[in-house]
Amino acid sequence: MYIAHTIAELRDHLAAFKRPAFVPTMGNLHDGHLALVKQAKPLGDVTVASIFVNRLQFLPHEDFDTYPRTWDSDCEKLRTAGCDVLFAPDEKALYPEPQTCKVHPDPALADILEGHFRPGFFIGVCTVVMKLFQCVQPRVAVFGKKDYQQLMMIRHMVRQFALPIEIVGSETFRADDGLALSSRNGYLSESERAEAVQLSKALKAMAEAVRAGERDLAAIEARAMQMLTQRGWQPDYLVLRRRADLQAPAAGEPLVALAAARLGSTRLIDNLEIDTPAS
Ligand SMILES: Nc1ncnc2c1ncn2[C@@H]1O[C@H](COP(=O)(O)OP(=O)(O)OP(=O)(O)O)[C@@H](O)[C@H]1O
Ligand SMILES: CC(C)(CO)[C@@H](O)C(=O)[O-]
Ligand code: BAL
Repeated sequence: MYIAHTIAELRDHLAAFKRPAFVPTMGNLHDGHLALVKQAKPLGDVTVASIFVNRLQFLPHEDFDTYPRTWDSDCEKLRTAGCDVLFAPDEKALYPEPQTCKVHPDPALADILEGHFRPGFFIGVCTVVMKLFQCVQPRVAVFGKKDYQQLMMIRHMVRQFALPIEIVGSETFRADDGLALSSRNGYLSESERAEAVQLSKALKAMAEAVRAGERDLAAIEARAMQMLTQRGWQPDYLVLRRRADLQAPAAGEPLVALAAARLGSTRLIDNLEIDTPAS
C-alpha cells in the first residue's frame, strides 16, 4: 500500500490510474470501514482510502482533540483489506492556509437533525469532502449509510456541482447484538456498551409500529424517546422522516427512522430504512 502524506505525492502516484475508487475516513478503522474498502475495490482500477480528522466539522466543545488516532493498526487493516493507496495528510498539508473558502450546503438538508445539533457540521464535512475529491479525483466514492444524512448531503453536493463521481451508499455494518459499528463506540464503558444496543432496538420498535399500520408517527416517536430517556439516555432526536429529503413524511412515502442520543458522555447515531411506507 502506497502512503501519500501530501497532495503532490498523491497526485503523482494516481496519475497512472483512470478510475480511482475512494473511501474517505477519519481513521480508527473498524469492520464497517473495511467493508466500504472491500465494496470500493471492484469499482475502480485503484482503491484509495483517506485518513484525516477534519477539525472543520467539530464544534469547539466536541471531541476533536481526543478523537482516537490509531495509525499503525489502521495501516495494517487497510493493507489486509486490499487498499492500494492511503492518503493521510496532516492539517498543514490539507489546509496550508486557513480554509476560508467553504462549501455551504443546502440548509434545507444541512441545518436539520445532525446539522441542527451540530451547527456547521455539514459545512465542515462538505468542504473537506470537496477538497479530498479534488485531491483524489475519484470516479466513484463509497460512504456508509450509518451516517445517513451525510450520505444524502454528499449526493446532493455532487449533483449540484456536477462532479463526475458516482456516490455509492454502503449498508450499515453492525455488531452481533445490532449496535452499528462506530469509532465513538470505543468511548463506551463496559456497561454502556451493553446498554448501547437499545438505540438500534428503539429504531426497530419504531419500524415495527409503522409496519403494524400505526398512523400516528408523532406518538411512535414519543414512545421511542420515552423508552430511551427512562433508561438514562439523552436523545437529541428519534424521528420518522421521508427518505427523499428527511422532511416530515406524508402517507405513502418511504420512510427512514433516524436517531442521535447521548449515553453518558458518548453521542451515538443510527438509522433504519423502513420497507413499509407511512400510512
Ligand atoms: N458501521 C458502519 N457501517 C457502514 N459504514 C460505516 C460504519 N461506520 C462508519 N461508516 C462509514 O465510514 C466512513 C468514515 O466514517 P468515520 O471515519 O466517521 O467512522 P465512524 O465509525 O462513523 O466514526 P464516528 O464514530 O466518529 O462517527 C463514513 O462514510 C461512514 O458512514
Ligand atoms: C466523510 C468524512 C471522512 C469527512 O471528514 C467524515 O465525516 C466521516 O468519516 O464520516
Ligand atoms: N461519522 C461522521 C463524522 C463525525 O461524526 O464527525
